[in-house]
Amino acid sequence: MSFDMILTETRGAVGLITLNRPKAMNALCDQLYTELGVALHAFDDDPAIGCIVLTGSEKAFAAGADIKEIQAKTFQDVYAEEFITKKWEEVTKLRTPVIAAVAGYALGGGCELAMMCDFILAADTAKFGQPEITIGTIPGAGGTQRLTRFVGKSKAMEMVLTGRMIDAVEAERSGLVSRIVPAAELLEDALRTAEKIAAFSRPVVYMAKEATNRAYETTLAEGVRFERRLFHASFALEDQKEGMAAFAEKRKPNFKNR
Ligand SMILES: CC(C)=CC(=O)SCCNC(=O)CCNC(=O)[C@H](O)C(C)(C)COP(=O)(O)OP(=O)(O)OC[C@H]1O[C@@H](n2cnc3c(N)ncnc32)[C@H](O)[C@@H]1OP(=O)(O)O
Repeated sequence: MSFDMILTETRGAVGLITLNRPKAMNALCDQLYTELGVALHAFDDDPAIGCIVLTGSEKAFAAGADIKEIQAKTFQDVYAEEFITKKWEEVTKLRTPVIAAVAGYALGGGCELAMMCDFILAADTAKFGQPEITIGTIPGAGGTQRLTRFVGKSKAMEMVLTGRMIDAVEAERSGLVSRIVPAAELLEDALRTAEKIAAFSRPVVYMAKEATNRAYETTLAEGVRFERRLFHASFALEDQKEGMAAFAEKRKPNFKNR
């Protein structure tokens, strides 16, 4: 498969997608999003792939929606084509975990894309923000909702109302990112983390992801019940028997993904 605005490669059991529109700070134009959706689903459908890393450049993970592409759109255009939701949320539909490895700017739709991934590893150069208010609009790819769930109402509200960017330290402190790593080590760290996940039992990883995501979508009681059912289901897997036997026998497990 060949793409113009993204690069894809496999590293063992990890699928790596690099946003590659350097002259426009990886602004998320329609073509880029279309290509990204195809690449994400191709990796998700590939049984050899156990985790995906999504990254950008040193300067920008992504500086948001392509302002020049969308500036002339009318209300009728964006309403009729259900602009944003239709293509932008593909990353949330995958079973395979997706790690966002963010260096430089993750602004507007770029911040929203990172938040749609399963977790965010940030370089010490990362900057996150929802600056849509400064260009006369509001976040449209989930920013007001996901950012609020990550960092709480007060900080999210301040960021959305002022467009203020936060650096990696503030992002980690407020729970937006899982860890900060030196920029030069970001990709290797993300790939190592992805390889670790990809080495676990695939169906158990899917269950863990599905159960954790449920925390965002339901009540505590419902979420706990859902988790319990998946936990029970894991006991039907050969990999659960193998994992626990390996622990008892003091050896490494040999997961078969079944
Ligand atoms: C999803 C929804 C609903 C909305 C959105 O995402 S709206 C977009 C939100 N994002 C922004 O408002 C950020 C816009 N970009 C910037 O503020 C700055 O570019 C910067 C802070 C990221 C970087 O500033 P810097 O001075 O280092 O670089 P520039 O000269 O400004 O940019 C280089 C080059 O990239 C083009 N660029 C940057 N961002 C975008 C964008 N979002 N859309 C389209 N093009 C973008 C910028 O115009 C410039 O191109 P030229 O050299 O051709 O002018």
